[in-house]
Amino acid sequence: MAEFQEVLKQSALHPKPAGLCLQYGTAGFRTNAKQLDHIMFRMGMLATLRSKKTQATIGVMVTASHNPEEDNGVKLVDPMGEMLTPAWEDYATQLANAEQDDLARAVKEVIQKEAIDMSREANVFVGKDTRSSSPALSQAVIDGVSALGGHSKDYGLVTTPQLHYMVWCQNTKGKYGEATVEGYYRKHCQAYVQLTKNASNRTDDQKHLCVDGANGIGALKVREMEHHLQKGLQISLFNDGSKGKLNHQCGADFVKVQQKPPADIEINPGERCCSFDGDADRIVYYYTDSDGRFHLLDGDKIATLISTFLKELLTQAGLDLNIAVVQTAYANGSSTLYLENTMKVIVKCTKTGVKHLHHEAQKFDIGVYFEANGHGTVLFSQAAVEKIQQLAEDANSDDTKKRAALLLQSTVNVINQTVGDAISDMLLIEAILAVRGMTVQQWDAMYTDLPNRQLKVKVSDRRVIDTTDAERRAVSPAGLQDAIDSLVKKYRQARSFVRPSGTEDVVRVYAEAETQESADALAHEVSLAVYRLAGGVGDEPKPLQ
Ligand SMILES: CC(=O)N[C@H]1[C@@H](OP(=O)(O)O)O[C@H](CO)[C@@H](O)[C@@H]1O
Ligand SMILES: [Mg+2]
Repeated sequence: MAEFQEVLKQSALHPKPAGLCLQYGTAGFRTNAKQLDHIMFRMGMLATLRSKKTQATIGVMVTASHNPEEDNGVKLVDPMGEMLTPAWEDYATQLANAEQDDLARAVKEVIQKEAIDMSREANVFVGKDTRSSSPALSQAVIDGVSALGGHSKDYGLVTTPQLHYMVWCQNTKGKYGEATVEGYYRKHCQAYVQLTKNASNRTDDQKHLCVDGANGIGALKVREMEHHLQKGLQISLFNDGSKGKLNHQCGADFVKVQQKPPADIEINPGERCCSFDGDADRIVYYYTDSDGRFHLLDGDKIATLISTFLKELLTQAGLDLNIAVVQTAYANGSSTLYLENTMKVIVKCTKTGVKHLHHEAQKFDIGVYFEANGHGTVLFSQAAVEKIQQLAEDANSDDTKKRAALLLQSTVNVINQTVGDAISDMLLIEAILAVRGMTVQQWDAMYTDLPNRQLKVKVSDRRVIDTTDAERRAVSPAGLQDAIDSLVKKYRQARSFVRPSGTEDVVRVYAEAETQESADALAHEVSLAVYRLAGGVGDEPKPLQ
């Protein structure tokens, strides 16, 4: 076949280092940028195959999110703007690891297994983050697309959620918006202006928000978007990439894991701040109080704020729609209790990784999903959107119902439903605080987080750890779960679990307990158990200072 001549010719320009083996992880491939050229080329080919198979546009995003600047990675976006279906992750791994002379066979195998008609057209949207390695790597993706005769459209510098949005808009023929960056700003900002228009007595102070752009793409895009907000939000942008290094001592992951504000940012006590991660698909909020104490409002607090707001509007609108919050094992125990017992909201727990949360959230009329690290969004079913629209247009509904329906309608429009989106989440959160006349302190006071600690342990092969029950219990290696259980018993309100990371070569340890000292001690003791029972390498974990 002629196209395989082209594959062989082109792929020789993007050779795979012999013996290198990489896995499609929690969110695609991710490693040092120097090892990724062939992966990008091959993912360009895979996206082309996926496009031919689904007869829809597919997205390829070049980014390594919150990881260091030296790293890079690639995420594939499926037709409705969601993550690549897990069924194709295996093909991704197979293509990525095929040795150079076996590549044409590996491609043919996917074509045969999926019965792909190669005469079909293929369209691939490509985007990249601000890493210095991204231009060359995204060119490799584009080369991979053309090697199999596909068409690519290069969106250049965009956030990951913007690329997801473009794919969704394209495949739904503009029903939800225009597949352009300007269209994205217009839709989300108009919805924000709609939501906040009756909260117009807000002072400039109340409208003020400090944004840490992680020295990445999110900073550029906030700048680009700002004028669409019609002064409805006053943003002070920090870590805008003009001097600092991407994700270094800043960004959502740093703030969440270190439980402190980014370095080099001056925050006044009480001031509302948020941090994006390196590809702007995560957001966390925080402030410091007058005693200098740091308060983090993470994905769990965000999910609580949003679901409470939506529940209240549904009640006012008299709409009978079910609403659920989807979390992972990393959700703070206090948030789960508050949502279930006080808010009476359905709460579900899934494995780590947005694809799992997204899938679960789709089962409800309204599914609010957030990872504790701030990655999340809200999904509205088609039926929910229609009911909201009917009510908003119903001439006979009373003022309260109508107001609630209109607010719900704007909420649907402000949210990027394809995937977690720092920018659109920020607009929704800011709008909710404005509509409710709520301060960040009042939001924080909804419930008090249990002190917690996350640690990493290096082991020789993290696959020896196998988990069950949405990753909350370890089934192997033998004795590890028993060890964790007896350590947890020593502390009050304690919980701990371990799981192999899907993005880094480490085992993650999580612990929470009544006090920070207990959470720290428990996390350390569990780390030691992992080190001893799961083949730890290097020095034994040391107690936290
Ligand atoms: C504890 C934690 O934050 N884990 C993150 C991290 O996955 P790991 O499999 O834990 O490495 O990266 C994922 C992709 O960004 C994200 O979905 C997930 O929540
Ligand atoms: Mg990210």
